[in-house]
Amino acid sequence: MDIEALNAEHGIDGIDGILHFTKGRGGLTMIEIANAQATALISPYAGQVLAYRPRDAEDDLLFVSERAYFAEGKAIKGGIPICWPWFGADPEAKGRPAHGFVRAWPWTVLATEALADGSTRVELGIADDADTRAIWPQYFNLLVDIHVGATLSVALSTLNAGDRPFSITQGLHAYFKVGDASRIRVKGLDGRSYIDKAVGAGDAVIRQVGQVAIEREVNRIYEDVPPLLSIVDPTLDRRIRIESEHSRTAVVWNPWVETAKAMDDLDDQDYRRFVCVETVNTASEVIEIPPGETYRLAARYGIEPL
Ligand SMILES: O=P(O)(O)OC[C@H]1O[C@H](O)[C@H](O)[C@@H](O)[C@@H]1O
Repeated sequence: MDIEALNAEHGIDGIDGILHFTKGRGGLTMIEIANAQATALISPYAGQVLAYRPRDAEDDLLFVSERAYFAEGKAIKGGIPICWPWFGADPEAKGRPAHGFVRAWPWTVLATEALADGSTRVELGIADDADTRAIWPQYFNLLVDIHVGATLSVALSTLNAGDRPFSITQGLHAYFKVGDASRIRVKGLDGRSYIDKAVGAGDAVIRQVGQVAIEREVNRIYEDVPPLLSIVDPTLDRRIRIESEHSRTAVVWNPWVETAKAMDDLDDQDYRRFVCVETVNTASEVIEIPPGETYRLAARYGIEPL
């Protein structure tokens, strides 16, 4: 659908808020939202939230790399990419992309809505077809429900539309903007075990003591995590709250100097500008979905002053 048709069918222009489709970077279609509570930018290519800022916040919640690719077939580095139907490397080692394929895939706009409380909802989806089944041979209906209000919510629902069970791993790979990664702390993980995926760490299993600090490459899968994590950022003078549903694993990732340099879609200094705290189902948390059933992974993000 072209921009005009999308605006005619799904645009919102009312006292309760504005939602417009525009052509953004790389010619990709974008959804711009402005309501009384917040502004947001969403890419229906990738099903990805790229920006979110509550009206009373000075800075955006999310980081997007200045060097991110905005091109079909490429993942956009930043915002909240959706990793599905596998998180991390191809589980069958068939050379398929890391973190699945839907973060570089066109999603269909299914619905938009201005809600009575002044917030705005967008629903995007992908249903299996011959192209998806060539990559992953399952029948499914994948929906992402994005809610832009005083907080931002993202809920990813997977319906098994086939007649056999299938298994997935998945994640909401949020890149949070921070003032200086070396000064932040991630709270809520004290006492939890993590698998250390950093270069040279050999997947060692380690127990977290206290808050997580970023002083070198951090690439960890935490197990048995509680439903509330937070990022304390003394530079931007704020706390980011991450409330999750149906997720007991979380990834904390910061590439630090060398890994950032090796990534073409990151600036050398970007490791200071973000931290990923990802709401996931991975490692021990492989999700089996019986035929006809739906699994919902969700996160709610908020910003509070310190
Ligand atoms: O560069 P990407 O494919 O977007 O992945 C970025 C990063 O995501 C995750 O958090 C992984 O734990 C990292 O190992 C990976 O490098």
